Amino acid sequence: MLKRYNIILYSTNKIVNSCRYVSQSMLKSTVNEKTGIATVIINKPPVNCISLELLNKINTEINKLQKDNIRGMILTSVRSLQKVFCGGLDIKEFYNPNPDRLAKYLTNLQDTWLSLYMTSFPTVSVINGHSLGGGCLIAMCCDYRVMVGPDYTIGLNETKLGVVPPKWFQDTMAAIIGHRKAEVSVIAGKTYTTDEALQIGLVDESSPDIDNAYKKGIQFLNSFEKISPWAFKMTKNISRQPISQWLIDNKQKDLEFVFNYMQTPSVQKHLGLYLQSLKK
Ligand SMILES: CCCCC/C=C\C/C=C\C/C=C/C(=O)SCCNC(=O)CCNC(=O)[C@H](O)C(C)(C)COP(=O)(O)OP(=O)(O)OC[C@H]1O[C@@H](n2cnc3c(N)ncnc32)[C@H](O)[C@@H]1OP(=O)(O)O
Repeated sequence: MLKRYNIILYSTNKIVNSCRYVSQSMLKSTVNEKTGIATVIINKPPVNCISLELLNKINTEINKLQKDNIRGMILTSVRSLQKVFCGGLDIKEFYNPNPDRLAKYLTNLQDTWLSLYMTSFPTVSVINGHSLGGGCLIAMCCDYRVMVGPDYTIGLNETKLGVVPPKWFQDTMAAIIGHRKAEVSVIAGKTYTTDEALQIGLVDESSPDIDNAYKKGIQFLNSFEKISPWAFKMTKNISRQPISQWLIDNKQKDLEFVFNYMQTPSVQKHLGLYLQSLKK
């Protein structure tokens, strides 16, 4: 029994052979050959908002890392942006959309969420700036969150734009902070400062600077050194499967709901006003 356990540990804990560096301009990914830890950096100025192209790159990279047998992943934003982790989904993808592109975008978002939420390796988001809407969602997909503070904000603010965060957005948050707090949060489109997010458990740790936040992220990943990757993967799968299975079973219905309401005149009007307010 013990021997079999060791074999599983060895075969799935194999460290990647070489340091891989992928720079796809919008997304930089490095794998440290000694530790087997990947650092994935979003790099899409000015605010790292998620376009269809960025979405594709994130999903492709997660799937590659999945095959690479890495030991863990840190997801963060390029430091030069200074105050933004991720400004959320690119609102321009929803405003006066091309229907074919909109359908592609929504489908890719579903797929990317499934990939990131269900990774078989541990993940940490080092939230080095504001993290709103879809930005909050990708941070919440990770197993652990360290947020730099005190001046940044995080939250699912979709209702403020006049749109509806799908069930799996809401479930992802409820799984972290509990149903009641998540409900109050999403219906009001609430955003939280770093301290508030720490207080309600939306993030696990805070840090006054990025280097320290990154160190905390690595410490979390190192805490799995003695955990069998197989046991990790199966346990996480059991924990997250009910939420992910809902989306797998309802992908088409979910897509049609958003695709249709997004193009209604009243939603388009709200989105236009919100975009305008950002430009001011
Ligand atoms: C079937 C599948 C269903 C999948 C679900 C799909 C749909 C469900 C419905 C909705 C989901 C929506 C999720 C979202 O993420 S919506 C977006 C939420 N994000 C925000 O509200 C953040 C908005 N941005 C800001 O608050 C600020 O920009 C900032 C991030 C705090 C940074 O502030 P800063 O002062 O540094 O920058 P600026 O405000 O000057 O912005 C610079 C520049 O960027 C433009 N911009 C900012 N955010 C976005 C964005 N999310 N999308 C597009 N463009 C954005 C801003 O307009 C400025 O543009 P300019 O042309 O003036 O330079």
